[in-house]
Amino acid sequence: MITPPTDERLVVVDGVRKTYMRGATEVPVLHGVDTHLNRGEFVSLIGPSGSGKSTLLNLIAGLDRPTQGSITIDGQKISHMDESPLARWRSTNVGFIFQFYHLIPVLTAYENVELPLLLYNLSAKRRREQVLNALELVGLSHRLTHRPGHMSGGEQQRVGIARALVTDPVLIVADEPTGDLDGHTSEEILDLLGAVHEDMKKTILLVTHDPAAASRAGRLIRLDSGHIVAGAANTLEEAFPGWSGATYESAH
Ligand SMILES: Nc1ncnc2c1ncn2[C@@H]1O[C@H](COP(=O)(O)OP(=O)(O)OP(=O)(O)O)[C@@H](O)[C@H]1O
Repeated sequence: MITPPTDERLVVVDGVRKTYMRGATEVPVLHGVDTHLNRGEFVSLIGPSGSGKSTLLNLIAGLDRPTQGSITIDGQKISHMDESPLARWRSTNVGFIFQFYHLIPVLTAYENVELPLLLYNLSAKRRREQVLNALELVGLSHRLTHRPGHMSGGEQQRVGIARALVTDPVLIVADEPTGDLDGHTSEEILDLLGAVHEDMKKTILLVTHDPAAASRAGRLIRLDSGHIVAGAANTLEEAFPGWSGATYESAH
């Protein structure tokens, strides 16, 4: 596929194949994926269990490299970077939100959010401003000294979102961010992600099984057995038959 060099495209995935090795056995997972994310887009990556969603998310976030093909983010071909420049690139360009939060239990909310900034050469004052700002954005200014074990799941995920935002990354990736939360708390977290997209103009890639979460995105990318599902079948109604939630308007 020839990808037009348009600045509108923040993420370009071109002919990506991913094969894992299980012992001596090859496990092909992605079979030539071509896709993109526009700047400022909120995209949901959906598909059956085992279809390769987390694999693709991890490749786009620079946590792993494709077996074949290329991934370009904001003009940088990350698929061909060596491990240590890739780690540096990741820490400045991508904010991660995980299903089980991945907070450090012995650190306070403030310290968890501060962690990614310790890699930067910032003054203590500037660092403090950024941490307080991120925690305020997620509505947790009153929980600065709480440790994860003393916070609810929803509060912990808010800390996770503040940590993802604190470095002001170009791309936010979220892998099942509401998978461990009850319905009401999920809605609150999805509202917060929506605000991160609308108000902060962040580009978000959200992996989810949940149609209510997927419906918050402007566009769906649907995977099936390591292939992108094309065109008309790429809708909430097709992906989640019988789902009767909010009306989904495709932004293709
Ligand atoms: N590190 C690995 N080594 C070997 N196989 C792997 C590895 N990571 C993932 N796989 C396999 O790749 C396939 C796709 O996994 P992946 O986690 O990307 O799917 P998914 O669509 O995110 O699934 P789910 O919705 O269940 O999380 C699965 O068959 C999985 O077992």
